[in-house]
Amino acid sequence: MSRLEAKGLVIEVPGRDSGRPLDFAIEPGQLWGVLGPNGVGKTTLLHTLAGLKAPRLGEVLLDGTPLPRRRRKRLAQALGVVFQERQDGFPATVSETVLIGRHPFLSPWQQESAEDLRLTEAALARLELGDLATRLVSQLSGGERQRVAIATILTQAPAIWLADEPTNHLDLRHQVAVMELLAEQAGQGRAVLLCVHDLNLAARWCDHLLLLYPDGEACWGPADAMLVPEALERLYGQPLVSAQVNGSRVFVPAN
Ligand SMILES: Nc1ncnc2c1ncn2[C@@H]1O[C@H](COP(=O)(O)OP(=O)(O)OP(=O)(O)O)[C@@H](O)[C@H]1O
Repeated sequence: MSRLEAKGLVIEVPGRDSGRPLDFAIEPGQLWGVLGPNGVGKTTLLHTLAGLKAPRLGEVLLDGTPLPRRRRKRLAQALGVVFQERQDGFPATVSETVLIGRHPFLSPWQQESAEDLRLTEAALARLELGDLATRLVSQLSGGERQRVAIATILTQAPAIWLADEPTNHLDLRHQVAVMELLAEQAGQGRAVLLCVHDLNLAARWCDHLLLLYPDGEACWGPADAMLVPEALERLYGQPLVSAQVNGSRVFVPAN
């Protein structure tokens, strides 16, 4: 299993002069949530951690080695990214798309193996996509497409998951199912980071939180220490009421 580390990391957000350098590591078995208002840089951070965007300062290390010094194939195998925005460049069915998760493990022109197909079948079943397997992705609903994206990463089975608002478009039952899936991945020793707007999902499932403020300030640490109502109110500029429900902290807008 692998660890992903941000070292003196300042992300490149247009128009922002500076920011607190980020120094944290997502260890195997941990589930991190990134919280912050719209436009604060959550997606930018996720893309920077994935090596898709250069940082302004500092570096990202995979198992102690800076991402630019890692082979692209190794990164493609180790890092699984659930993107917030997706484009259907080519017409492809649900099962063809989910099978793409195995491509980092294939040589050019190599045929997918029976094991690759088995992993795809299992991911389709896990995300309740079996009945949609032969449908074109371009013809699916928003929530169905979101589940296809997650199934693709499940098929990839990376050591590190980077998921940008993975519960977007999902109904309540599927939100819970996806958070359970991510917690299960962490429970199996993978490192998981997700950007999330729903404080209550974060409070229930994340063991670590990273709070990004619009002025470039940031704080991070174990979830219990981060779920301070005053800090969250300042984060969102929104008064909150918090309560304890079934052992979990719940937050609702105060007005
Ligand atoms: N290609 C781009 N060119 C210029 N500015 C950009 C570009 N991409 C993002 N930005 C800006 O960078 C800032 C951070 O964007 P980012 O998408 O990382 O925010 P976010 O926290 O993920 O927001 P949201 O919660 O709305 O998804 C925003 O102000 C955004 O407008």
